[in-house]
Formats: sequence, structure tokens, C-alpha cells
Amino acid sequence: MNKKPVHTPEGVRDIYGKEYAVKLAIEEHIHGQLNSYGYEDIQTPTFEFFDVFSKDIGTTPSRELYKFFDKEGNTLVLRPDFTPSMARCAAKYYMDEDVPIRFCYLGNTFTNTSNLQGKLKEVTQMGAELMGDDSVEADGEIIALAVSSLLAAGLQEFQLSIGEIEYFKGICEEVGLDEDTELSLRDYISGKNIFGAEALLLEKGIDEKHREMLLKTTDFFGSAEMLKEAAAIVDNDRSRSAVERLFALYQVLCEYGVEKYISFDLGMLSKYNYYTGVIFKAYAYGVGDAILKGGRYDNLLSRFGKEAPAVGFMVVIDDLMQALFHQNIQLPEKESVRTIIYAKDSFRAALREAKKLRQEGIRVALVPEKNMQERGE
Ligand SMILES: N[C@@H](Cc1c[nH]c[nH+]1)C(=O)O
Repeated sequence: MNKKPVHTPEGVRDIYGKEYAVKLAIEEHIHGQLNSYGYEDIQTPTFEFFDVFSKDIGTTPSRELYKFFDKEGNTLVLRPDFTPSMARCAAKYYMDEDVPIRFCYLGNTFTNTSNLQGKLKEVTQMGAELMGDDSVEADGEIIALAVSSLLAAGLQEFQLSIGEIEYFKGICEEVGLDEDTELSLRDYISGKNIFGAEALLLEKGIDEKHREMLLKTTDFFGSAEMLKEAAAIVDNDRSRSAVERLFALYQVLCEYGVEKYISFDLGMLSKYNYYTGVIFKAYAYGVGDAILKGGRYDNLLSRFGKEAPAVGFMVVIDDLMQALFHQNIQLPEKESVRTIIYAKDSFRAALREAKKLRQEGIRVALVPEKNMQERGE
């Protein structure tokens, strides 16, 4: 006999009962923060045309996209990442807007990773994007909001690490690396694979001074003090102004009073190619991957026809839940559901009682007596 189809495919899961209640509570807390900073809710479709997530957009690689066709023969993609959709949406509906716009969103993203990686293929993300503001204060607002979102969810121990993609790019330019080598080097460095990075540079015939300069980027992590050292080893304006920007950002973050959660990491790079400036990731004890990611992407909107700088972040709610769980943090749960048991002839009275309690905000479920007897209660 065939087994009944109760299982889900690898990498997706059911969320129910108490766990789902906690998930909803976390979303509510973070959403409260995003709203309090003036971010407006926006909803985009779960699938879009392939072009929104194609290679030159710089998001998830094509092999990790869930692709399918509609009846007209268009290639569609389940969104792997909200940022390109937000950029598309801003370009479409806010084309003539010059004042900054603030969006926030909640939804699931899908990446077709290999089963061996043991990662979830569908996760829930909540995020915020600030578009039309290229200032360091905008970077600061987004990062401060990221910190306060994690705090609002109840997380206490976490670190938000900040990098600047231009620092690395400046050095690559100074050294004269071609684009392909730069991309491979980025992979090695972001994976902290120093041996791999060194082998690549040797193979490309990069001299010792420049090899050291490139590999040294991985040593630059820690407090704001370390930034001075990072500025001292480079000889190009691009990298130097990246460090200056980080200094200025640190001042803004001190104004927000969130500096205790902040550290810097100039070896931090992203697998997404659309970032153009500051990038950041938050890590918490109990979860290997970053629970929150973000950064500045000043050229992405122009791909959709609107010239506008932008910066944003998103939290992976599923990973945040895991961190809260490992840190033994209890979230306030909603009051449990009250049951009113009724016999056939007392249904009217039971319903009246339930209505009254529900109006008072009490959660009530009506249960027929017959079912209780079946359960032996
Ligand atoms: N979409 C990015 C995070 C982000 C939001 N805004 C800017 N960056 C990610 O999935 O990593």
C-alpha cells in the first residue's frame, strides 16, 4: 500500500502550535519597531519574471533559483531575495519621488540549495529598505533599526559586524586585479579561506607586497580603533574613503547608543554583487549563519530605471527563533485558548457566553460535548 503523503520535501517544514505562536509574536515585535521609524508596509508577489533576479542584478546565482514557466512561456522565479523586488517596485511606483522612501516587508524567500547543506530552502524574512538617501545618517538609521529590531524580539547577545565593500575593491583596483580574479578572491576571503586566496594570487603572479595587502584585509576585524590601521596600509582614495565613511558611521551609531553591539570586519564580503558600500551581518550564539544581513546598494534601482541610492536589511525570522531558543529566551506568549463545552441543547447559551468573552479579548473555542467524550475527558 502507498504511504499517505504527509511528509514535506527536504528543506521546507510545517510550523504549528506553540512554535508558530512564538514566530508570530517575534514578527509583531519587529514590525512594531519598523513602523515606529516610519517604514511603510509593502507586499510584492512571491514569484516574478526571471529578469528581476538575473545574473546582472547580482543576487542569488541562477542555479539556486526555483524557476518555472507560465502558459505564455515566460520564465518565472520564486523570489530568493526581497531586495531586487523592492528596487523594482520603487522604480515602478515611486519613479518621480525625490524624498526618501521607507519600505518594510514580511514574507518567504526560496533558494534551491543542495540537500547536503542541510539549510532551509524556504525561510521567512522581515526587512526594511530606505531609498533615496545616500547619507551616512541613512546607513546609521538602518543599522540602529537592525539592532533595535533584534532587541525588540528579545535577543540579548549578538554582534553586528560592519564591513565596506569599497575598501576591498579599492585594493583590487590598486593591485590591478581583473574582475574574475576579484570575484574568486572574494569567495575565498568571505569564506575565510586564506590558503585558497594566497594560492590564487600566486597563480596570478601578484607580487608579495600586494598579496600581503589583499590578504591583510582578513585581519581587520574588531573595534573602531582597528580602522586606523586599515587606513594606514592602503594607498588609494577608494579604500581610504571607505574607512572614513565607517568612522563617520560609527559616530552616528554612538549617537543612537547602539555601539556596544557593533564591531567592524573589513574582510566581510557578500555573495550578493549589488552592494556598493557598507555591508553588515549580525551573528548570535547558537546559529552558525548570520541571522540578519544588509547593506548599501546604490546602483540597483537604476537597473529598473530609477536613479536612487538605497540601504536596507532583513532578519531571517527562522534563524532568529533558533538563536532565541539556544539562548533560552522565553517570549511572551498569548494567553491560552479557553474552551467552552456544550451539549446540543446548550449550544445557544454557550455561544452567547463565547461571544461575550471574545468581546473582552479572551480567546474561546467551542467544543461539542460529544468530542470530549470520545477523547475520554
Ligand atoms: N536582501 C539582502 C539583505 C538586504 C536587504 N536590504 C539590503 N540588503 C539579503 O537577503 O541578504
